[in-house]
Parts: sequence; C-alpha cells; structure tokens
Amino acid sequence: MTRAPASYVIQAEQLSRRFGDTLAVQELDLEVEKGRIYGFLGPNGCGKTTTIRMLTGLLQPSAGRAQVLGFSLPDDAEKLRLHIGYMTQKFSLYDDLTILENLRFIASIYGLTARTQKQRIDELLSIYGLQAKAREFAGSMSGGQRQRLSLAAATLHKPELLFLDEPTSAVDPENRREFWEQLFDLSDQGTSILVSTHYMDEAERCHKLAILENGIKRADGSPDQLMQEMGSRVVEISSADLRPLKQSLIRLPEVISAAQLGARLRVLVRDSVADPVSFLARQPSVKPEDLLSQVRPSLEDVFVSCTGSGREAS
Ligand SMILES: Nc1ncnc2c1ncn2[C@@H]1O[C@H](COP(=O)(O)OP(=O)(O)OP(=O)(O)O)[C@@H](O)[C@H]1O
Repeated sequence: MTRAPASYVIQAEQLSRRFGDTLAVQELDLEVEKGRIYGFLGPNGCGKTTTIRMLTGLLQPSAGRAQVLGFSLPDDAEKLRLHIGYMTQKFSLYDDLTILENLRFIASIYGLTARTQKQRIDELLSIYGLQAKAREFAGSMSGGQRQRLSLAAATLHKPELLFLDEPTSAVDPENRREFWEQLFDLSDQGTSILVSTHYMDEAERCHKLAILENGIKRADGSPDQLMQEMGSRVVEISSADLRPLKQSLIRLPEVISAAQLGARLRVLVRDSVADPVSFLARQPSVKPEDLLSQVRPSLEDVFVSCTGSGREAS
C-alpha cells in the first residue's frame, strides 16, 4: 500500500482480527478524512473496540493493513503513539491520585517539560471545568467529571488524532451534550476524531460514520447520504390495533421492519416498491380508516435497513 495522502488520517485495507473461532473484525476497509469526526455505530460486540485497538497499534491484526497519520501499522505502532490520544471505554486513571496528580502522571509519560506540563494542565483544568476539584481524589468524581478528566488526559499532548471508545455510555444526557460540544471544539481546532457509539443521536452528529454488525462494515458515508441511499422508504401508519398489524406486515417480503412508536407503526418498505403508501394501503390488515404517510428516514431506519435487525416479529 502507498503512503496515505495527507487528506486522510486513517486508511485501512482488509483489516481483520480473529480471537479463536470469533471473527471480531472482518476485512474492514476504512478512510477517515483529516479534521473530521468519524463515527463507528453498532451494538455491543460488533467489533468497535477491536478495530480501535488495531488502529491505535495496540493490537496486531490477523490480516490486512492500515496507515494511521502516515504510519504503517502494525510495523510503526510505537512511532504512532505520541501522535494519537485514546480514551478507552473504562475509566483508566488512578482513583487514589488527585485529578492534578493524574494529569501530571500522564504528562510525564508523554515526556512534556515541566513548564509545558504546568501550562497545559492549567489550560485543560479550565477548559473542562475541573479547577475547583483539582486536588480531590479522582475516585470521588461524578461520571461527568470522570469523563471530562479522561478527555483532558487523552488530549494533554495535543494529539492530531483522537480515538474515543463509547465515551458517553456512563453519563447523563446533559453531560453527553456538553461532551459533544467539546468534541466539536477540538474538531474546529483541527483534531481528527474517531468515536464509537451505540447511540443513534451521537452517530448523527458525526461528519461520516460506518455501521458495523458482527465485525462487518454494513454501510458508510455521511448521515444524510446514508439516509438517502438506504434502499428503503419509511411509512408511518396510525391505526387502532397496531400489534396484529405489525405481525402481519412484518411477514411481507417487501417489508424490512415494523416498529411501534406510541400510537404509530413505523414501517420500512424496500425501495423496489414504487409507491409504498399505496402498497401498504392495499394489504388486507390495513383498514380503510387507518392513516398512512411517507416520512423522512432517520439514522435508526438506516441502521435497521442495513443490519436487518428489525425483522423479529416481537
Ligand atoms: N481479547 C479477546 N478475546 C476473545 N474474544 C474477544 C476479545 N476481544 C474481543 N473479543 C470478541 O470480539 C467480538 C468484538 O468485540 P469488541 O469488544 O470489539 O466489540 P464492541 O463493538 O467494542 O463491543 P463492546 O462495546 O461490548 O466492547 C466480541 O464477540 C468479543 O467477545
């Protein structure tokens, strides 16, 4: 593989990883542009962490190659280390050190000089609202504070590329919103970010994303592009009796999924059906008084369309 052009911070080719009989990541091709926020969307166990660990150089791929910031992996993993930041799923700082001590410790690992260390730590404590807590033990912090400290630690050395593995799974919606504001600030300053999530609303905030299932990339592109190209259309039906309606529609080969949303049924119909509203209205289980309308797709619809996770007739 040739050296990655500067416009891409990650280029992976046929990257795979096997653990015994489990194929955690299968032949993944990936391109992440510089300065962008790129999302990995998928359920637990789909291979997000394994991919991130390979792209950070911490885990050897079973097959395939990647170039990250122009370094070839797995060979140049050690050289890559100082150029990236990695916020792991679990809080990986020391509970029995203070916030300040944690940051000083990380700064020393990155080899920052005493002067740069102090400057940078003061700056980060201020950006992430941790000054008042600086001398308290990390173990006494709230979920939101821990998350902000983890982000401060991961960005101490001003990495060009930041890997975040499900960074918001342990915090409330307000902290999640604030956290994303901070990610956009970093992105505006030129940091490229790869973030994994299983939240649709977070994936929708990314410039581009890949949808992963069972270690396989099912789709990738910008959220808008994925919604336009998802291969199905969305119809909502308001009806008095949604449960039996759902059971009957889900059996049709033209229907990808049917999900109840309050008093409406959201039905994904394959785009081989020219007029999905008339098609559904013709079904015997749909009553003349039911209201049908075609609506704009969401990222969740894209996810269901390309992973086939909506066919269970629950
Ligand atoms: N060290 C390991 N040894 C054996 N199997 C592993 C190992 N690491 C991951 N796996 C398996 O590989 C698959 C992908 O796991 P991975 O952690 O990458 O998924 P994930 O999408 O990050 O999910 P989660 O959010 O739960 O970590 C799973 O089936 C997992 O059990």
